[in-house]
Amino acid sequence: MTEPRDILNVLQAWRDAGWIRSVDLALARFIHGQRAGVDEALLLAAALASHQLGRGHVCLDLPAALADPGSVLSLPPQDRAGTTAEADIPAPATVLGGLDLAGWQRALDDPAVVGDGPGSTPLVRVGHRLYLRRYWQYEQQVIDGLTDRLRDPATPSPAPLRPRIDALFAETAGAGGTDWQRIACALAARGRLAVITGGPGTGKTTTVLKLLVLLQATAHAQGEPAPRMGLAAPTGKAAARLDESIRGRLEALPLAEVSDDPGVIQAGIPSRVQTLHRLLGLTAGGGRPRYHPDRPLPLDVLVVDEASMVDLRMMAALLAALPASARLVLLGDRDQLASVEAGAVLGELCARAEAGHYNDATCQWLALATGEALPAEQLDPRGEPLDQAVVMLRDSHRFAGDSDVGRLARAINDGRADALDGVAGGEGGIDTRYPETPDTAALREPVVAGYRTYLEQAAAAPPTAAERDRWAGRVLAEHRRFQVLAAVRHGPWGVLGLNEQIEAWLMRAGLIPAGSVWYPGRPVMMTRNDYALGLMNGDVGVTLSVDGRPRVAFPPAAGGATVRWVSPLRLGSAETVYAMTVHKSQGSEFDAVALVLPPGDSPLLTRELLYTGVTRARQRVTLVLPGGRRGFDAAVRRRIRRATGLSAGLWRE
Ligand SMILES: Nc1ncnc2c1ncn2[C@@H]1O[C@H](COP(=O)(O)OP(=O)(O)OP(=O)(O)O)[C@@H](O)[C@H]1O
Repeated sequence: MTEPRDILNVLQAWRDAGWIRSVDLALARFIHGQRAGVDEALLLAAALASHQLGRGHVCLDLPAALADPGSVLSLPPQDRAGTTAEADIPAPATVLGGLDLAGWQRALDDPAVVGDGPGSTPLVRVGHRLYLRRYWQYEQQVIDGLTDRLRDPATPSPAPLRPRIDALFAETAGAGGTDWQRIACALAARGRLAVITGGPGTGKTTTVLKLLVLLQATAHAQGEPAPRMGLAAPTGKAAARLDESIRGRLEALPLAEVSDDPGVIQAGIPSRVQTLHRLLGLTAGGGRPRYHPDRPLPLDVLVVDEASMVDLRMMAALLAALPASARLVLLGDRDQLASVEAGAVLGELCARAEAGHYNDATCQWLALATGEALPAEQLDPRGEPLDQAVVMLRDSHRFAGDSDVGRLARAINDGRADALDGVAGGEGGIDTRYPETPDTAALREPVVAGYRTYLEQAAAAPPTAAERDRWAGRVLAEHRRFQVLAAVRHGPWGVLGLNEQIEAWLMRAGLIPAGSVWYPGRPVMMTRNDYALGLMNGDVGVTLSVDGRPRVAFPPAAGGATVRWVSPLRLGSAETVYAMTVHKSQGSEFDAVALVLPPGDSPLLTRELLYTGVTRARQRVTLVLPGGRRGFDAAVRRRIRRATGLSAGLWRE
């Protein structure tokens, strides 16, 4: 590499091959245009740093790029790598092979382009990490916002909490073992930041409802104003699910035992869950949100569910909009796939959750507030401030201990290569199939059986218009019982190929008509936010025939009760969704799923992807592993590592 022009040609070739994006090349060109004589290793680093954002990383990790050059580009799947067209493109290993870490860092030593902190350079380097300035700023905002919340002078007295915690958790008292829900509830009442992680059905919603009651009741008893509370989730689907999950649950709590005025307590707890977009007033065009540091959210407590889907930029906007005095409670499953956009905030906050690391002060406070003694292995006199705010719920109340879905999810999480052994017999909740081609009975049978009932219901229109909403509600509920999930989008085993294949099977089975696009039963998913229609990317509806015309029925919005009917003519961006990617399925659950992997191994197959796919099912999983278990076994061992500096900013160690 000698001339900047050469590297621009290489980047152009990579762009043409789809290995980097146009925007990545444009950044390198922009810097080249602004700065005469700029080092070409800097241009390469700039394009790669930009490219990492599209792949979920917040920055470019320079040593990681040198150690595995192919890992920083979007190379095609291995089976396409050797084609003639691509043989002419300079290989990443060749281009980066001429660099060593010290030399690359020297090339980045250009103060007009690369800063090391606040300033106006397009890039920022912190140690081995190279950022686009905007993302360095988001990361700093998140680190500062969280650190500030952990610096908490006024730990509340545990005494007023204790009797209320006892009343709220009376049902589970003496159940044996540590009651982590009780501990989570108390710790979240202690500081301005709490992070509660747990797998499906471990009681995150239960715990947080009790927390909200505890906070309202304690404030009321002490003659303080009722705390203003908000509930939010990153997507419309996740918000609607939490909405549904909390409905009716508050009434079941012993409100009269925690307050002499249960009506006031109940009135103080929000009954609606909002999307984060709506809560913050984010605009489609990316302008300044409605709420920001100069106009903070009117809230004292904010609970964010499905926080694993919150990306770095959203978290920065959220922390900026939340008043410093407000309590933030993040709920989620740290083992799920991280956000599609850059960042893995929840995962990093929960990196040490398993081992607790609770210090003496926390232990003593918890003993007074809950009567619980923490297990010895969870104690650490050197525990850090963030550790004291994180709790992991460990017992699933959804899956019985011996449920196959629960066992398989745990085995995947533990990275056990033998995860499928002993659960894949088909007797319990897990059925494994190894088809050679997609068009086989092994795949067709469970899929047609899974979709049959809702399609039959969709085809049978109701006798009267008055019945229409209830009928649509039934079809939508039935439709949500089963879903085909795919690991990838392209190819015969990806979402696009499977959707075609499944439509053909359903036609042959007489469940859907041939020759019509908007036929009754066609399930569609929004592929973009449509603010005018109030439909968000990922929302799923089912086409039904209303007075002879197709209408798509979407489930009620969060907080709403009625089915939303939309004419297909108004749906600009929606696609058929017999098969859905695992990524898109986050925040949803089904009784049963068929999880389809592509044949062989692929870097896209990761532990997080398998765990997320399997845990979408409440009862049954059909694993479709074309050609055998190799890809599955390799995926169990492959973890997603996202380059970020959040941990470095949050943990001392
Ligand atoms: N300590 C407990 N003892 C018995 N049942 C419980 C307990 N905690 C929660 N449950 C029940 O387990 C189920 C799942 O609880 P909950 O919805 O609170 O979990 P979650 O972690 O929020 O689940 P999700 O994965 O849906 O987000 C609910 O039916 C709830 O009533």
